[in-house]
Amino acid sequence: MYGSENNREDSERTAFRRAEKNYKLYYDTNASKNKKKKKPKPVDLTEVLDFRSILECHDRNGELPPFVNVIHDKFSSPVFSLQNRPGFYFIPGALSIEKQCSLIRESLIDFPQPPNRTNHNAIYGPIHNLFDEAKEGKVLVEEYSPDGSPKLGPDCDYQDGKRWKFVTEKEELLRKGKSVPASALLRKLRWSTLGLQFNWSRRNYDVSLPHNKIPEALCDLAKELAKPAMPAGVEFQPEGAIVNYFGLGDTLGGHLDDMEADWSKPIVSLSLGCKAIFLLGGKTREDPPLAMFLRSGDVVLMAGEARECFHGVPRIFTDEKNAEIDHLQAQLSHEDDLCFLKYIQTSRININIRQVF
Ligand SMILES: O=C(O)CCC(=O)C(=O)O
Ligand SMILES: [Fe+2]
Repeated sequence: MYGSENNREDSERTAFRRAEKNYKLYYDTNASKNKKKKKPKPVDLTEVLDFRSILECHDRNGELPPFVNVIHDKFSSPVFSLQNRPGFYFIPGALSIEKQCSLIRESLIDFPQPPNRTNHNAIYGPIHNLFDEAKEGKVLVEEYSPDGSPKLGPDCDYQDGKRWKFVTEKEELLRKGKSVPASALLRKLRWSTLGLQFNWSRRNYDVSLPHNKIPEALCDLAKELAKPAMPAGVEFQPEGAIVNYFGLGDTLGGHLDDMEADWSKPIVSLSLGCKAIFLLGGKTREDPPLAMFLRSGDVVLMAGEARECFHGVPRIFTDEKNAEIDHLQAQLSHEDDLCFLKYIQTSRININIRQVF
């Protein structure tokens, strides 16, 4: 989606592409012919930078790796930076467990609601209440407008005489035509956009699209978290955000986020759910990237020169040992939260917040 696969032959030769392939999920095809038992190929994680261990080391006054600096000013918890990547900041465990849970709930219930757009818009138009409809086992079906009229007015969602709507499984059995279970759509939810809406095909912000402001609590959180990367006295102005949803095997190819006007302003990036590997490269794909773990609650800031660095997510871990979401399991164990727990046990959510102008 970021054009990472555009020039396949070329990209296979770059250091960034090689690192992506190194960490990507592959299955051991030899191990078993039985698909249900397919096993992920083992991957060597010894080179992956672990800011949680660095934080623990810092807390006991240990010696940090020589290329890692810690900055304390302007912020309550330790903020780490990297010597050779000015403008990159890592704040391990910056989000409380309660905050992580409320952001997970919002990312599933509120953030994908129209007028916010999602990857499903292009095919199905705006979809309301996807998470609840999936919970209730509903099915999205295509229906034709009664009189075949192409569009019945601004409040009506018929397009070319058709629209999609949710029905129960029983109702679906009585119908002909295309249908898709809400649960399948939830699993295939890959992104939603908040605030100013990003147009993926034109790769710009389409200010003419209807949009709501970024929710106030998320705005305040981003302003606070952005402080280590902002000049004194200047406040970060969140105007747009992309929410990425990752399931097992999903990746985000190496890319630059270059559609915002002022690169001195940070992108504030929040990680929720299963642990991932993040690759931070250099200004070209030839520069070998640094791999690091991103856990639920970690926050990354990319400002200034770091905004010119290729980055991506080649891997998420959904197995119990590597996902590292025990704290979420405990916090989301109430009956009302089990649906969120079930989703996040095999998923990762990333919210990245931007000042556009
Ligand atoms: O998922 C992440 O941690 C990174 C997301 C990202 O780079 C983006 O959406 O531009
Ligand atoms: Fe990005």
